[in-house]
Order: sequence, then C-alpha cells, then structure tokens
Amino acid sequence: MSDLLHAPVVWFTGLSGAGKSTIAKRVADELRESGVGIEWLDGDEVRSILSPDLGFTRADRDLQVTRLGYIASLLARNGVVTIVSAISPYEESRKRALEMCHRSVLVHVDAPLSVLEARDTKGLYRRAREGSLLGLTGVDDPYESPLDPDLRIDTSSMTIDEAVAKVLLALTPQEARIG
Ligand SMILES: Nc1ncnc2c1ncn2[C@@H]1O[C@H](COP(=O)(O)OS(=O)(=O)O)[C@@H](OP(=O)(O)O)[C@H]1O
Ligand SMILES: Nc1ncnc2c1ncn2[C@@H]1O[C@H](COP(=O)(O)OP(=O)(O)O)[C@@H](O)[C@H]1O
Repeated sequence: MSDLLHAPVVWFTGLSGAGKSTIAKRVADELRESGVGIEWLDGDEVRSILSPDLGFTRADRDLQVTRLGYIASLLARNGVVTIVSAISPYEESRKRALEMCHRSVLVHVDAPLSVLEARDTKGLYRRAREGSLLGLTGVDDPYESPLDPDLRIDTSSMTIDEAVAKVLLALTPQEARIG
C-alpha cells in the first residue's frame, strides 16, 4: 500500500493516572480541529466493548494490547491518525503491536508513583494499598518502561499544554496539517 495513505499511530503507555487519557484527548481534539481524520482508542473504553472477556493477567493484558495494535493498524493504513492510550505494561507485546503499524510514535507518560498515589483520581491506589485491589500496575504488578520511546513526558514536571505541544511536534507538518 502506498506510504501516502499511511497515517501515524500515536501510542501512549504509562501507569494508571500518569495522564495518558488527558493528553491523548487534548491531542485528538487539536488534530480534529485542524481537519485531521483521527480516532482515539482508550484502553478502558476498548476493554468495556471489545475485551470484556479480559482481566489483568499478563496473558490478558498482552491480548488487549494486540487487539489495540491490530485495530490501530487497520485505521492507520486507511489514513486515519490513530491515538492509543493504554497501560500496555510489557515491552514485548507493546513492541509487537507497534510493529503491526507502518509508522508509530511511542510516548511514555511518566510520573513518580508518589504523585500518582496523591492524584488517585479513580481510587485504585487507595484500594491497592488497602488490599482490596490486587495486581495494580506499578504497585504489585510489573510495568516495563519502554527502552526506546520516541517521547518521554514527565507529567509531574510538565503542564498538560506543554505535553500536548511536545506530542504534536513529533508529527510531521503534513500529518498534523499545520504549516
Ligand atoms: N489491576 C489493574 N491494573 C491496571 N489497571 C486496572 C486494574 N484494574 C482496573 N484497571 C483499570 O483498567 C485500565 C487499564 O486498562 P488497559 O487496557 O489500558 O490496561 S493494559 O494495557 O491491558 O494493561 C486502567 O485505566 P487507566 O487508569 O486509564 O490507566 C484502570 O482504570
Ligand atoms: N501535566 C499533566 N499531564 C496530564 N495529566 C495531568 C497533569 N497534571 C495533572 N494531571 C491530572 O492527572 C490525571 C491523569 O488522569 P488520566 O489522564 O485519566 O490518566 P491515565 O489515562 O494515565 O490513567 C488527571 O486528573 C489530570 O488532570
């Protein structure tokens, strides 16, 4: 298929509460306003519709990441810029998913665990500390930081606006329809 048709897949990985969805939504809104055809696949939402069969074992998370990568590759090869936000904690399955996509931008959204525990917008960290939630990524389940992300964004030291600008700059002017 012609390179011209392929749009990028922008993949946000990181712990719960790091800011993946917040930044992804803002990037999606900005691109849409510029007239770019975009779709946003959020881990939580895709789980509720396409992956209600999956939990949070390694095998289930790997399958979720494969499903996300496959859908993203289908959209992107038809010219739709595709934004994925999912914890996607394992290097191997994350890499395999991105390999399905012709062009990808991997963004590691990061912040110290102490900051995430203070934010705790969903109450997951409190539940994990109390022992009523087992297997929360970063607490008692692994997170493998990407070895070679295209971007690393520390949301404890960067504002949402700065993070969005940094992601948009990683796209070519043609992809972002600017300039
Ligand atoms: N045990 C455990 N660990 C991690 N996350 C948990 C867990 N239980 C529920 N949740 C909720 O599931 C959301 C993560 O779904 P993902 O599909 O992104 O996860 S994964 O990529 O399959 O690891 C995650 O969303 P975010 O907070 O937006 O990251 C949580 O809302
Ligand atoms: N610099 C920042 N970038 C992104 N989110 C931030 C930042 N500073 C504070 N936040 C807040 O952190 C929370 C991140 O939640 P969310 O985007 O749902 O994370 P995730 O999708 O990674 O689970 C939001 O309440 C957001 O307003």
